[in-house]
Amino acid sequence: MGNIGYRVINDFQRIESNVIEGYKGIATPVIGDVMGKMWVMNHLIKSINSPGIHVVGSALTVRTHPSDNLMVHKAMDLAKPGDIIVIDASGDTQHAILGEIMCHYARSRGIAGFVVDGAVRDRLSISNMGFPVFSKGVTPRGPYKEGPGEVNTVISCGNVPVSPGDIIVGDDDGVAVIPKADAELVLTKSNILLRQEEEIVQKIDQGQWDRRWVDQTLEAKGIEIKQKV
Ligand SMILES: O=C([O-])CC(=O)C(=O)O
Ligand SMILES: [Mg+2]
Repeated sequence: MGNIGYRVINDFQRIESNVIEGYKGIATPVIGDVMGKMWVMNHLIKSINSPGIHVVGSALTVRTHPSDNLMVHKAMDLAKPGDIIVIDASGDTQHAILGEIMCHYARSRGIAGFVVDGAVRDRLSISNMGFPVFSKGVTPRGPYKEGPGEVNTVISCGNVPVSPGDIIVGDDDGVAVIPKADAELVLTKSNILLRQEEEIVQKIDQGQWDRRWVDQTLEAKGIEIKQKV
């Protein structure tokens, strides 16, 4: 391993593909709710694509200097199909860390998407490609390619720690991070919550949603309700 600030780790342990497949179709709010509403990125990191995007993959992490994408290029060459490259650019949006050319190359390598705590550019072309990109902002100002930066070390992205191999799920609502040690349990809990939410919607449609819990909660808090103003 090189010097701190320039470390590159070539590979990491990925979660079994059946677990990753299991998250396909599960929306980020459900996943976030079963993790105590804690492991979702800041709302500023959002899809630059047209509505309807949903992507799941293993995090390949990059920490860049906020103006530089050399290590993102290195990461693209190390990635395996299905990886999502998650980039900590310190939340700075003065320089785009990637654009359409990099998305074309990433797609050619089977990379599933990018998440950037920073800015990107070429928004329309990327959106037209349908390649999943989540970022804090968009700017025409380009990046340098000199370093420093690190690949596959623990990073912070959207105020959430991300380790190489964690599962990333991104959709129209934002990005959730599932720590790899919890991936199977969170999937099981997500499927249970998903079914419960579907049942609630069915009950609403049938006019049968039991609303007693609202008044029970207010009563338990000792809140008095007046009959009229
Ligand atoms: O110039 C860059 O490094 C980023 C960019 O716009 C592209 O990938 O198209
Ligand atoms: Mg470009």
